[in-house]
Amino acid sequence: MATGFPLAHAGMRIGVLGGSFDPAHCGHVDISRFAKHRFGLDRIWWMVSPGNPLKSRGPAPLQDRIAAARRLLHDPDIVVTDVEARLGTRMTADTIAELQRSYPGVRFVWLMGSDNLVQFDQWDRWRQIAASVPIGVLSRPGSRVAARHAPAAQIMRRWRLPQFRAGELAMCDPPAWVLVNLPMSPQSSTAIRAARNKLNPD
Ligand SMILES: Nc1ncnc2c1ncn2[C@@H]1O[C@H](COP(=O)(O)OP(=O)(O)OP(=O)(O)O)[C@@H](O)[C@H]1O
Ligand SMILES: O=C(O)c1ccc[n+]([C@@H]2O[C@H](COP(=O)([O-])O)[C@@H](O)[C@H]2O)c1
Repeated sequence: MATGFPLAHAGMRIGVLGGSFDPAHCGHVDISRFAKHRFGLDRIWWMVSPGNPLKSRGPAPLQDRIAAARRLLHDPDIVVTDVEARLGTRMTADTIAELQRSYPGVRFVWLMGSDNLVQFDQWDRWRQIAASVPIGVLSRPGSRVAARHAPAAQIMRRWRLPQFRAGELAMCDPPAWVLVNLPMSPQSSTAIRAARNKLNPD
């Protein structure tokens, strides 16, 4: 594995939380810890994306977002990585395929907040993503109910695991997904950016 790629060996279960992390916040930490425990994962990778393909506004520079995320974290099981930029992929379907090719034998689980499940059917090749990796969805204020009724959730409903089987997710062959409830965190990067802009209008 080339320098700069996070280490992982065959058999490891790795939860990948892709995001803009603009900036990272305690909500990311909370859902990562919860996901690690609940889905029986060895590590969580915060995969800081060069940019969300569905968002028109570009985020802060990648290295600044990575540095801020590392400053926030004090947990050796959560790894901040720019692996998506290193792989040169932008769309999650390509990123997952490249990760699985680059790390044979590693069991990846895609993690996302319930807000992302609501619009998951708009992602590029979302059915391919669902067919290639188990998905753990973490409830988020304002989208938990909508997520349950989202188009992608409806289409994938027969592959949904009940919450009590969440611990099996990483070992399930995809498609497999679960929506788990957790003590919800209202934190969001949008709110943090808005507060900063108020303090520093220039
Ligand atoms: N408070 C939260 N509860 C549950 N999931 C969250 C929470 N904050 C972020 N996530 C999830 O973490 C992933 C990365 O989130 P992201 O970096 O976009 O932060 P964000 O707070 O959603 O940012 P923004 O407000 O700019 O959309 C996404 O899957 C998102 O749904
Ligand atoms: O591949 C897509 O079409 C796609 C569309 C929207 C979001 N994503 C990914 O979802 C993750 C969360 O995005 P964001 O902007 O909510 O932080 C991040 O890894 C994005 O690259 C991916």
